Amino acid sequence: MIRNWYRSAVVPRRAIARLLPTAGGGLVAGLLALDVVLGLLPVAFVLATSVVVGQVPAAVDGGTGSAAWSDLVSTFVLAAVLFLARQVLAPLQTALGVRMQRRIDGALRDRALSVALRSTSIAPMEDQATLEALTEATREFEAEFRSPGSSAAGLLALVARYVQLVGFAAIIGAVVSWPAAAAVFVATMVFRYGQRGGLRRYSQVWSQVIGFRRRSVYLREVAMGPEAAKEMRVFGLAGWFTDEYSDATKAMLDPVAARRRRLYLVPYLVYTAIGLVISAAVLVSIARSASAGEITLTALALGIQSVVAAIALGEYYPESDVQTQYGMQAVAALAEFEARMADAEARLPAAGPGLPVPPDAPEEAIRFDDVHFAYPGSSRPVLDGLDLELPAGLCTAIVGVNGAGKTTLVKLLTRLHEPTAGRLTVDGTDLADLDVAAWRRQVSVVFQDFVRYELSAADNIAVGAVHVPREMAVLRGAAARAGIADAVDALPSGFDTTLSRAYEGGADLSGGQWQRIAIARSLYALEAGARLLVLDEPTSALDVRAEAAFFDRFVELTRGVTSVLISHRFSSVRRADRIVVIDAGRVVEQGTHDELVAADGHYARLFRLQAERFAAGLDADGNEVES
Ligand SMILES: Nc1ncnc2c1ncn2[C@@H]1O[C@H](COP(=O)(O)OP(=O)(O)OP(=O)(O)O)[C@@H](O)[C@H]1O
Repeated sequence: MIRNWYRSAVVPRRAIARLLPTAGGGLVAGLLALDVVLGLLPVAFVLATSVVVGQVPAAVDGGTGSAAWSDLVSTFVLAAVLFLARQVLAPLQTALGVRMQRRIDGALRDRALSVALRSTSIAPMEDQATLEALTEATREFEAEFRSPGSSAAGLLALVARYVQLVGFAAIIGAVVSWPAAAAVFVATMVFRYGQRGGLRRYSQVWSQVIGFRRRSVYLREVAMGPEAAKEMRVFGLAGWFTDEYSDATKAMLDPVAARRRRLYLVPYLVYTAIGLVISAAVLVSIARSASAGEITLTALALGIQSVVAAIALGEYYPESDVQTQYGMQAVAALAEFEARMADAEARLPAAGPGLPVPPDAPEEAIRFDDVHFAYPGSSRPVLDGLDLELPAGLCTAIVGVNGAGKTTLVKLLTRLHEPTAGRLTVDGTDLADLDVAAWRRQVSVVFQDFVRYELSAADNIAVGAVHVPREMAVLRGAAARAGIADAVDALPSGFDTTLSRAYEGGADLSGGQWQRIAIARSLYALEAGARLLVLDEPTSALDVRAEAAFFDRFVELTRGVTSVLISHRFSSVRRADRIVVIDAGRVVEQGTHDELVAADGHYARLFRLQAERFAAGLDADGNEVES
């Protein structure tokens, strides 16, 4: 139990304390000093008011104008000043706390971003547990009230509370007895344990229902978001989603509500009873001493006020408790995210500075030598002894059924994943030895799920090569060759139009137009010096005529460039210099279109099937085509 408490209460607080230097030494020292003063002021106020009470009989006896009267007035003024000072300094504590929170959260946000982007591989970002830890950490960054920065400020604010407690205990020790002081201190801490410990246990319940919470949030966002808006209406999903959402939300909240009573109410009653018994016993002993005439009026006032004020410190601290609890969880989630990322990186081959990439590579060929690959966390081989040559300057088409491993091959070629066994070479040099960033500049890719950035049309094309200064003429040329320049010019602000309706003056494009933007992006990268072009289903959203027109110019667009074309459309694949058929992670056939048709194998069968569909007036996807 003690170990559990140490792990859930002490270790996370140490992690928060380690964040403090991020806020800057001056700010931490200033806030710490302020917290000490704020802790001492209420103690001094109790001292001053108790002295006032003790001075009243003499002042009443002496009457106005007497020395005793003016002493009373002076002490009263002092008490008022102490009270006012506290009122003035408390907002300053809040303001400095907010500043501390901003600095720490800003630094942690930057840290999370740099860790997320540091890995050259995408393996960690495909790992569910890693993504969960990141979501958990960043959610609290957004909810500023419970962020790591606010937990650090909250932790420091505890100094004020505990200085007060020690101050009141010291007064009780001095005027009543040290055992009484110790008893009140313990009673307060017991109260506090009931309050704060309940919050800790309650927050742990939330982490146990995280699965339902994720589902509830997902269902709400899908139902209300723009992406599923069409299907929600056309499929009539509103009722179904509403029921699923309320079921998931109930499954999340019911156990929380049930545990809440047990975690808060029962301990609260028990600890309150213990605290009340101890404080009542101390108050009774003070009253006895007073009635026996053993202590002065001032000491009586001091004793009673200090006991009551100390016990009140067992309550919930709004400036600290929720912040520290949830901020600690965010800090722990961030630490877990970093550890998982470091772990994933450690599993990658040692990344040195890497060999430079010759500007014209590949000049001879890129080869896959007996490459095996399974996704992290899975033992199923996706590539299973793949031997493949991509000759320089030629277009190699890759075909295969869904799930054959074509996109996976592109991920290895761009080093988003590393082979589990075997190797890739570029003109004989192991790809793993080349500098990753330099190699990626050499490659231009249109992914099947390319990104539609909510940026201007010009930005959407220029992201293909941000390492070169932007030249609008070159960018326009790439757009024109991809057949999208006229459509972009027709937008409200031409190339400066933001490609999203979520922005004022923004516009959206059709699926085919977006695909042309992605093609323009890759052609722009070629202009910037890339020598390998990879197109993964680049024309799936183009109509048949547009696709034919694109491939008619493809050879001219990619002259001298090594290209890889993945497509299910045999009409486009047949123009490639070489065609490779992949099945179950291996090359099963390769050659030119004519050679493969003559061989009458897998390719020939699929080609004939599609050709028959075309003859019947259907395209590769079974849609009707114009003849
Ligand atoms: N991130 C991933 N984690 C685990 N398995 C994956 C991941 N991505 C793909 N796979 C699996 O790897 C296999 C090959 O997928 P890949 O995307 O390479 O196929 P593909 O040939 O490109 O298919 P398609 O023609 O449908 O695009 C599939 O069985 C898929 O389920």
